[in-house]
Amino acid sequence: MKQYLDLCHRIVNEGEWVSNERTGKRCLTVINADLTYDVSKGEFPLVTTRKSFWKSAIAEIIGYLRGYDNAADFRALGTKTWDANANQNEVWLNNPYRKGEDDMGLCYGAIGRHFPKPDGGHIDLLKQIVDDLTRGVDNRGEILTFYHPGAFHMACLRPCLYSHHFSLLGDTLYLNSTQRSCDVPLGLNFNMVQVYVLLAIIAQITGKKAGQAFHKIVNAHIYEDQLELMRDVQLKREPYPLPTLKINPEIKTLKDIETWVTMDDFEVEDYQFHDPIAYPFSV
Ligand SMILES: Nc1nc(=O)c2c([nH]1)NC[C@@H]1CN(c3ccc(C(=O)N[C@@H](CCC(=O)O)C(=O)O)cc3)CN21
Ligand SMILES: O=c1ccn([C@H]2C[C@H](O)[C@@H](COP(=O)(O)O)O2)c(=O)[nH]1
Repeated sequence: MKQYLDLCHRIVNEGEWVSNERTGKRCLTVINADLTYDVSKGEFPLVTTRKSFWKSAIAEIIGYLRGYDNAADFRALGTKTWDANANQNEVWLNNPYRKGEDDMGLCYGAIGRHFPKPDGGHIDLLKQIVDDLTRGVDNRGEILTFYHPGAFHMACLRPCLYSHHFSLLGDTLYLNSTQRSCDVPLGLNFNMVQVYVLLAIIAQITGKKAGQAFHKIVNAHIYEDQLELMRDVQLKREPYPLPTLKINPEIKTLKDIETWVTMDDFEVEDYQFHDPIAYPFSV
């Protein structure tokens, strides 16, 4: 929580105003932030200075792992977070590749589970990584990437948290995740949870111990219409101790994640939080 609050303070105190063409808004921006979550110690990085909708965050990452490309599938799993990007952005609504209501196009898991090969066919990056880690192999390139510049014109948004690199030291699994662009009041609230859960759940299904997750953020920003709420409300509050996350130990394989896992397989214990804050969302 301290890392999150430090980043928020840094943006408020040292950020520079940058105008953004896609949203038409200005953002107070800093470049580069490195956050670490010690999954081995159960340091679940859930924001306590406002109510955080952690089930929504976990539903997003499970949807990415399943290769979802449709906001309706995300809703069925428990999150409405893709509704606006799939259905409200004028540029995407007029894109000839959009397959209709709720389509998100070729992004996130739709790329990572089905990465197009220049010589034809596709690669399931996640399955390869899970298979390698399960047999104790780290080939120094166990990278789940959602980033495919050749597909950007076929998607509603470019992936933000776009790369997850897994590493083994003995039987301990580590994760380095990289994020190119970060809406700190709204997105990061979710992205911290996602990086933690990704390491915890991949360690669980590959039979490894979870170590640390390292989360690199490049462009970290607060939109102009969020600044007052962050500076004068959220940053005035005292954080509570961190809660803990419990994942159903019956989740044992990638197939389990793909087939029967729901948000009921995740529980957060001892979560104390301040009142919710409804931050404006930019589509
Ligand atoms: N501008 C922007 N910021 C983002 O963080 C973001 C995008 N766009 N587009 C793609 C995804 C969608 N994400 C989202 C979308 C909505 C919320 C949101 O409205 N959160 C509320 C309520 C969540 C709920 O009730 O489930 C919150 O208070 O956290 C959060 C992340 C993260 N990403
Ligand atoms: O997981 C996510 C997804 C998106 N965001 C934020 C970061 C930006 O504010 C927007 C994306 O806009 P771009 O113009 O494509 O950078 O969404 C996030 O923080 N986390």
